[in-house]
Amino acid sequence: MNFGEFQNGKAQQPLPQSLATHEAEIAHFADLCTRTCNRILKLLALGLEIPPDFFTTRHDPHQGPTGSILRYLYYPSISSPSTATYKHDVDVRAGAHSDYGSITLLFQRPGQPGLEILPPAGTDNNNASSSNSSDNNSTNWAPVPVQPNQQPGAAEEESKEGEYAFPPILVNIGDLLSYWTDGLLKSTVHRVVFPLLEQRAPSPQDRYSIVFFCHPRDTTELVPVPSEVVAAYRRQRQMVQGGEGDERVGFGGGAGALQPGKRALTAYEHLMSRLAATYGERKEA
Ligand SMILES: O=C(O)CCC(=O)C(=O)O
Ligand SMILES: [Fe+2]
Repeated sequence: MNFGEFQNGKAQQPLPQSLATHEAEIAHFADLCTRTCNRILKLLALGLEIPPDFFTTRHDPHQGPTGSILRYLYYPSISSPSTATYKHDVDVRAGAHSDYGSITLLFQRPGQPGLEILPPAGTDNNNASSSNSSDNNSTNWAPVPVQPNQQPGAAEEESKEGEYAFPPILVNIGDLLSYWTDGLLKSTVHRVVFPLLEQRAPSPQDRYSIVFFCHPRDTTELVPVPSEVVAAYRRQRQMVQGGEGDERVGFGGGAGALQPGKRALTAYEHLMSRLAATYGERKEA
């Protein structure tokens, strides 16, 4: 279930009855997500040595529509009738992809693992799973623990003092921020699997997750981020590649590869190009 922006605590779409009674709570949660994203975007701006509000002013939903989306997800376990045709080594819950926006917040529940990331090529991945995930190729997928600090085998309720009862929020960089920063910040390729150990346990778990995809305002022009850190990265990349731009960077070559005289892509256009690349003519997604 996807929720677009809430306005004055109201969804701008019809909600099913079961959710309509919680509309105000969900709107409040979406607002907290927006604020959390803003704090992270400020920290990223500090790291890039640009004015701290460079990103947040461009994401402010009070100044115009953004592409931000709140998503509630449910994945049945392998013991559900809806997964009766499940084939290990073939089926995944969500295929490999990177998210489209600037940053993504992912909320997971204790005891419901399944997220895997594809570490950058050349990364030594000691956690790589070929045995406990449904890896159907030789790629080096790395499982992401829901609670990274938990001792292996410890029951979820037995969290040690000082640990939080709920898992931390997982933050992913999205394609748009990767494009905006010329690939210095990298969007993470990830997928969701049926983790073998957990799904073979006596009571395989369904997975529920909540995702908040944070996007800038639609009209934001993706001009190069005015950051010397990004500029130095771009120069270094160009040296390595002999001056050639790399179209794969942020899907389109990166904001800094803009040809003279051409206008910058807007956030809306970047999103539409990613949707078109994924779904072809089916742009309704
Ligand atoms: O459910 C998850 O853990 C991840 C979902 C996801 O990657 C997405 O909806 O883009
Ligand atoms: Fe995702």
